[in-house]
Amino acid sequence: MAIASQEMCILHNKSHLALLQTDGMPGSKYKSNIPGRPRTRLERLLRERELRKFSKSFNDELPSSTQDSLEQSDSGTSSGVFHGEDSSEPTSKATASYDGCEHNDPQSTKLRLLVVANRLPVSAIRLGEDSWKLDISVGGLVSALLGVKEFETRWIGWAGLNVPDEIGQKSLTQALAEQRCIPVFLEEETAQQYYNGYCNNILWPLFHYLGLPQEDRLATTRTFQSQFDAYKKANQLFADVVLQHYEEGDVVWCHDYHLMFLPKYLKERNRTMKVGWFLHTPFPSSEIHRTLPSRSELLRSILAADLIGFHTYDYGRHFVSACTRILGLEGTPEGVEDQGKLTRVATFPIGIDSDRFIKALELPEVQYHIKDLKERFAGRKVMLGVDRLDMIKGIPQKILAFEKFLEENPIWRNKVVLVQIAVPTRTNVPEYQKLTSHVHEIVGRINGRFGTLTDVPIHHLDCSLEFHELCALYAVTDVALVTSLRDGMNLVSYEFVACQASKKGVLILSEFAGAAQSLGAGAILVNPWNITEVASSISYALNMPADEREIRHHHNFKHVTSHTSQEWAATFVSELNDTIVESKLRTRQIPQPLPFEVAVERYTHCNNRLIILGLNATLTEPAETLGRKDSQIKELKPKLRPGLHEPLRKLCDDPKTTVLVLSGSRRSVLDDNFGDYSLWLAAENGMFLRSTKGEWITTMPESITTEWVDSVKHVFEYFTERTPRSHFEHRETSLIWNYKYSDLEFGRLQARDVLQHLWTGPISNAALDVVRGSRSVEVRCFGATKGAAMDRILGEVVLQKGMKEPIDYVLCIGHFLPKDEDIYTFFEPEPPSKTPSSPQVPTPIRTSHLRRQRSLSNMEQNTSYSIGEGVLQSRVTDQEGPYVLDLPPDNYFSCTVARERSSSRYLLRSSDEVVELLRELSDHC
Ligand SMILES: O=P(O)(O)OC[C@H]1O[C@H](O[C@H]2O[C@H](CO)[C@@H](O)[C@H](O)[C@H]2O)[C@H](O)[C@@H](O)[C@@H]1O
Ligand SMILES: O=c1ccn([C@@H]2O[C@H](COP(=O)(O)OP(=O)(O)O)[C@@H](O)[C@H]2O)c(=O)[nH]1
Repeated sequence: MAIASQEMCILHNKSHLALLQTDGMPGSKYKSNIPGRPRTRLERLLRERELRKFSKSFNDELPSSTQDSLEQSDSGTSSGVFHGEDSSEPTSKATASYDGCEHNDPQSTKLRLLVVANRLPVSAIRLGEDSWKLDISVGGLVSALLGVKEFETRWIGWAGLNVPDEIGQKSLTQALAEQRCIPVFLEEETAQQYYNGYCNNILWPLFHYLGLPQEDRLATTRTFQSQFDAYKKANQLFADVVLQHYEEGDVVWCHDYHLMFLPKYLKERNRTMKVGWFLHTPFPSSEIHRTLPSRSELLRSILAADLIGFHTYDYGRHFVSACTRILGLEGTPEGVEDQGKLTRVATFPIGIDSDRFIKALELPEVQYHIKDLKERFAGRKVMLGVDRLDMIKGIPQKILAFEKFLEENPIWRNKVVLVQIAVPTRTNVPEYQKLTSHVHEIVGRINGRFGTLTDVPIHHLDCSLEFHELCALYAVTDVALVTSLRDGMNLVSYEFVACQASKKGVLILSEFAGAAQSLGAGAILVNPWNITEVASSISYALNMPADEREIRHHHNFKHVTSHTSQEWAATFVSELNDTIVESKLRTRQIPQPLPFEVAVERYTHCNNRLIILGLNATLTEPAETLGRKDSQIKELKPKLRPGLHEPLRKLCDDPKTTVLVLSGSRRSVLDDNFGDYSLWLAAENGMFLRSTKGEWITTMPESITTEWVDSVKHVFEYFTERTPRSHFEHRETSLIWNYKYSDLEFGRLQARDVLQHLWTGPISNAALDVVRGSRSVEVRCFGATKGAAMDRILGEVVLQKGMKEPIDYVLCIGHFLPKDEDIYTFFEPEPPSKTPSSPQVPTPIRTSHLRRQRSLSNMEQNTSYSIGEGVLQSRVTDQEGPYVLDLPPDNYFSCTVARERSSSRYLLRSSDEVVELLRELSDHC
């Protein structure tokens, strides 16, 4: 039996309109087919990117006076280190107070962004009691964030030196305020143990797969514990400063491994603060993270953030798997879920301000340096390495590979030079001191071996370069060599590409740098540990024909110029805002008791009411299991409350009321219990639907498959055998392992292992949802939730009943799993959209492609899910049909049964109360 569905209009509270679509994925009801309005998050992000591009090209056409401001900050003459139109304003416009807090420019409409990072973008050097010199700090994080122009940005960070006296602190605060920076002051010993100790001697090597230092290699006063304590203390001090400067509505963006406790400390003191955290380094495999003594505390603290960002998908995946394996939390495609609270985890690959580099090449001082370098290296190919002198950068490996290349290619010996800029960094950490000597030793040896009276093959500099010099060096380079053993991203590779528009040199790039995932198409990827491979790549790069260089450069140039730091920051902040709006919708609160009189009174005044009822623990009695054998437990059948029969029948027989029982149970269970009533049954979380007067039909989306069932069954069988009194149930669209009658402690332990098997085993890539109940683990097809099924169910009910009027009252009651609580939010008004191009449109929204459902009997005969004749049809989208819902907010009553936290509006304490409520309603039928 194929049922023809008409396209319908859903009038929702006459304002924000939930769109009913039939593709069955969570969140699909937020999609809209209003022209110009983005339908998905991805669509919206893409559109916002377009808008940014548009406004960028618009800005590019601005008069040059406005443009000039962009260049000023390169020479440190603008009012702040942050670029952009507002940084060109004179300092006096934003009144700087000595506490570093600039008061809001009343005309500024930009979002205030508090960037919190260990390092300020400027490093302070004390010249006198109250006078300071500020230099731009070196490092990828600083470079990237300096390119961010869209926000009213303040940077909070450690000044990088000890300032014990009040005069010093005041004057430095004042000097930094002019750069829109706010200092955090750390005492010498705290800084030493926090920055040199816990950050750079423990977390940094661990996150870069270099392992933990031996405890006995730390001095007695500097144990893991003392460094960890200092780390927490420093994070508290950062939190204090953030809170002093925070204004309602600010976005707080915490950066990097230095500040992993910050999200927790901030949220503890202000729950509504918008907090994002971004990691600039790799996040290692959970097997590495497991070795860290404070592994769990750190993970939990980061999870307090609303949004967590990583450079690459792999780092994000490692983080989620650390949370599932170490904390036993649930990893979802969206992030990490802990008792209904979702922390979003996503990938935001950083970029550079490519325009800044491209434009710099035109400047006379850069041209001057280019000319000078060309003369200096005339007749030789230039190879370049630019790195902080850090063990993760693989500098010794790079130099050894270069040595091997010279060894094997004598003809190149006087024709190539390797310029290695090794910027000193973390010089108080012993490992870094050792590395410096080691590198010097190898460079000396090779220069001694291959050098001549006038030339050496390696020009090694232990210092940083000024921006213009660096641009010039990038521009004259033939081959850039990035051999990081691990690197979060590596912006040097991006900067090199940006400066190579005319030369089109070759990039040799470590496959262990995050950048390999974005510049891999144009670069020669190498394993830096394989010296032979790197040496032959050098040879390949130096001999590469011009056309190949051109093609490779083109790929990378396109990427670098279209994925900028501005876009990176804007996407992160926009995503953070979205995450917060969405989480408000999803947040489970302690619901208030249902006001019976109001629910009943509203009911009596409405003409087309819908009552949705769950089954288990909503309409049933608790099962009596004492003394039963395991096999009998499996056979237990749900037993309806005795008092339910009469009120339910009255409600079902009322022509103004539609009753729907919506359950995860099989069809047969619903048939057995409700076959005699005149109502609607939705089995398996809404995948099957039936009016008791008709046959079952399926509302299952076409995309749903069941190949995974066998693998999951094996896992469940294995655990059922090993967990006394547990059992598993095989439904048509899901499998559930239940341990509610087992020993609770043991059941939970086993459940954690079940989850590990499911998340990491053979089905880990299947489109499935692993749903964790309080005493069960369920596996179902991705997106098969009650809320997601609701639009299809409503479509069928309205159509089959031939409803002439929209539904004006909804009562939805259930003891639903958190995953299924999307049924409650389904009927809530949609929040206002913030996309500028999508104004609020207070008009009815129509379902775009409401499908004709295939009858179950049909489907079973054909067994194929393909789109056959009479099975799927969609109507022309702009054709209007009848309204389905016209639901004033006060006529909507969503009630959880006996759950402490829920996204429902109200609470019914037990199924007794459900019966009582139904009785009261039925008295008004
Ligand atoms: O502040 P320092 O201790 O001197 O270190 C400098 C920065 O090093 C790290 O940079 C990382 O961030 C880059 C941008 O995302 C990325 O490209 C690179 O791969 C990373 O190593 C560190 O994460 C920063 O916090 C430091 O400021
Ligand atoms: O003499 C120098 C050498 C490097 N850099 C900058 O330092 C950053 C290095 O970032 P990357 O992501 O490559 O590595 P990180 O040092 O952050 O680990 C790049 O933006 C370089 O332009 C600099 O300003 N001066």
